[in-house]
Amino acid sequence: MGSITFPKLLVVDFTNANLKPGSSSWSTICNDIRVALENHGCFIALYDGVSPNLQESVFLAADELFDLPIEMKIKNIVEKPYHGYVGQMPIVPLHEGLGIDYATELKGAQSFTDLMWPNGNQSFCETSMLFSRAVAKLDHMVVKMLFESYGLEKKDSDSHIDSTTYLLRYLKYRAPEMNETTMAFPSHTDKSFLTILHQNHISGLEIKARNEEWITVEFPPKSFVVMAGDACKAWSNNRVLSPNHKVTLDHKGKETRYTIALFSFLAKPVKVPDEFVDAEHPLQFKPFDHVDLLNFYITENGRKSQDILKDFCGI
Ligand SMILES: O=C(O)CCC(=O)C(=O)O
Ligand SMILES: [Fe+2]
Repeated sequence: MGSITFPKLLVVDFTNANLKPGSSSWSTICNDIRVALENHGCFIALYDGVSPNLQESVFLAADELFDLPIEMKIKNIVEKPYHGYVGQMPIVPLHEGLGIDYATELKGAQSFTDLMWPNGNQSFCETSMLFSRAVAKLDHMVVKMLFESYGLEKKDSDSHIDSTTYLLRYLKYRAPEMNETTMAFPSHTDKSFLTILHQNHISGLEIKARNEEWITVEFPPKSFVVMAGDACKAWSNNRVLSPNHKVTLDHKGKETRYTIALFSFLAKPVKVPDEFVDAEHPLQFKPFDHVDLLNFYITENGRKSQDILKDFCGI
């Protein structure tokens, strides 16, 4: 039927040429995606919108980027929290990351490239932008399906997509030494609306399901993990789960893990649609500006919070 349930996480096949709005496989997948996002907050997508060449290029681009001297990488300073350079942190010694804001737009990809390579690196700029655009198309499809599955109108998903901006993050995890922690990225929820992850051949992602069980995400080669962030949970009036997740590496592993992650953010207020509110489902969250959720997250109360949406915008 176009989608199969692997041991734990749903795998959705977006490569099916018959997957068109209105078809029976489309309606089945709309429903499957909603159930997966409500139960686990994520699913695995088989998607051929990123060509094998582009997949290869984006990991070569990652090599090139992380090989830059640290003095260059720390220039990736972005006003929005968690958008810029992260690394050299004693509590997460294996991890390093850089971010390109507005990555689907030429000016976003170009200004990041110019900052890292003052003498130019057109292939990096092009690869990052083309990869972001290709993955953003998958994001658009998931948004359309999720809205449709909840009975919302096409104009609502169109307006959501029109107001979405994308952050592309290149994430690196070096293999741990024998005496080092294997915790490569601590448990957290994403602050995005949706996150789409693409990894090289080294796994390590674990997701906490609603029943508190940690699920190791083994995704088929060349696939993508689609995950809901806190903004999606808020928008859905608490129907969708924004799962806790973390990255753990193996002492036996010797190779570097790369993840290329596309995070979506809303440029208009995040607001629960009226359709999600009734006597049985009272409104749980006030409307908010997406960037304010990020800004709250870096305050002392935000960091301490066990339930960030309740503390930030709960009713
Ligand atoms: O590397 C991964 O698989 C996950 C990265 C992640 O969770 C994040 O950057 O928010
Ligand atoms: Fe994350």
